[in-house]
Amino acid sequence: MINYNEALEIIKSEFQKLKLKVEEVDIFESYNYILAEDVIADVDLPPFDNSAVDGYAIKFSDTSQWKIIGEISAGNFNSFNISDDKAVLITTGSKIPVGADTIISVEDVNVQSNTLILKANAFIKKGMNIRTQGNDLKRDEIAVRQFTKIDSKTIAVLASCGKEKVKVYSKLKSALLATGDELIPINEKPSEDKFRVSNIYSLYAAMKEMNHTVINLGFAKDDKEMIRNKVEAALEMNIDMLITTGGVSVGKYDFLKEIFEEQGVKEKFWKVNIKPGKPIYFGVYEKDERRILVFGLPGNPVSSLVNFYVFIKPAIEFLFKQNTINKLTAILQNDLKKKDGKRHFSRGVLFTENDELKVTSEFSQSSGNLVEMSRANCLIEIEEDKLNPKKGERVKCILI
Ligand SMILES: Nc1nc2c(c(=O)[nH]1)N[C@H]1C(S)=C(S)[C@@H](COP(=O)(O)OP(=O)(O)OC[C@H]3O[C@@H](n4cnc5c(N)ncnc54)[C@H](O)[C@@H]3O)O[C@H]1N2
Ligand code: MOO
Repeated sequence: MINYNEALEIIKSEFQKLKLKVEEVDIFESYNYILAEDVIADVDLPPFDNSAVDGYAIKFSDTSQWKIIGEISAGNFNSFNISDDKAVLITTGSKIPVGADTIISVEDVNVQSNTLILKANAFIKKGMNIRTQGNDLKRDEIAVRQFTKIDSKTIAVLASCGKEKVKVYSKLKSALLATGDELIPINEKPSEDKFRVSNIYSLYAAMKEMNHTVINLGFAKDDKEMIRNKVEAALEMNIDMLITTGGVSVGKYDFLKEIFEEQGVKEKFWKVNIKPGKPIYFGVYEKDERRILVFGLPGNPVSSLVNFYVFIKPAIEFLFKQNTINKLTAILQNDLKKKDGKRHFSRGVLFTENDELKVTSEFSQSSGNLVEMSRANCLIEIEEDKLNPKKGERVKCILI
């Protein structure tokens, strides 16, 4: 059985072979996409020297009194030639008139009829309160780099560069299939041996969290023929990933691995030395120009979602060159049991106390306990050779 790091490397190297598609979207729709081009500034930012405050534009000198000769408000420029004893009222964002080199803030002056008088305790300095042209970025420089995830900060820069249409990488598309005789739709009440099909929802949401598209193939009974038909149809689709959940362990009705093989999926690995999520299967299906990454995730609700967080999510981030900081260390608040040589991803709750990051994990670590998983905000990653971490030790936490 391979270790976590080897498995992740295999997955990443297969993700890297996916052909990324590019599309153009309206800037309003670009939020959360990954930029597929360097966006170049078509103007200086800011485009002209302008005032940083509401105040008076003057030419710096020894004087402390000026005659107010007019006003300029933002977007309504009036041409003035400012000399030593003249001042112009100016509002924040207004273009600076010729001759002016300093803006005095309204709080620092008194106005008596048309005369501006510097307050006794006011301090002024040549050049103050002016935002110079191109000070943020010069025209023809890169404003937003390719592979930037577009968020509220970057979208403002795109807008300032006049990018109404933005080239972005198309969303990855995955199909999702659950298997199991025990599964029922969520609008039914479970009878004595049934479970509501919750994994479809968790994995669907997990892909959406990554801004990707999911085709929900629903769920199939543990009937080999039925599952085969679903998998066959999925492999005909124009998708990047097929994600199944359930039926991938060693049980009598765990057919997925066999079906993948029969359908021509090339196995890259099956089972990883981790807990939870050990039975994960990963393979690649190639036909014509199509390349589908096939994940057979275990059925246990916690295991399938943990697999997503520790394999699929980091691989997608790697593919789109995202430098996501989602690992931190925290002080463990309780002893943890770990007697084996697997890498564990235990559910934990991170919190701060006295400015220190702490993590507690005082709840069941059963792979079936979804509610406990839902209350966790991190996975405590305990490496293969580490045994029984103790209260007070620093542990690595992955934010989820
Ligand atoms: N003899 C062994 N038995 C098991 C092993 C093993 O190594 N030897 N591995 C265990 C581990 S670890 C896991 S994880 C599970 C995974 O098994 P499967 O992937 O075959 O999953 P199922 O048996 O189909 O289901 C397991 C469990 O999860 C529930 N489930 C399944 N699908 C869903 C769904 N869509 N929504 C909600 N719940 C789901 C299912 O009812 C079962 O309770 O195998 C261990 N066994
Ligand atoms: O991984 Mo299983 O995922 O230990 O329950």
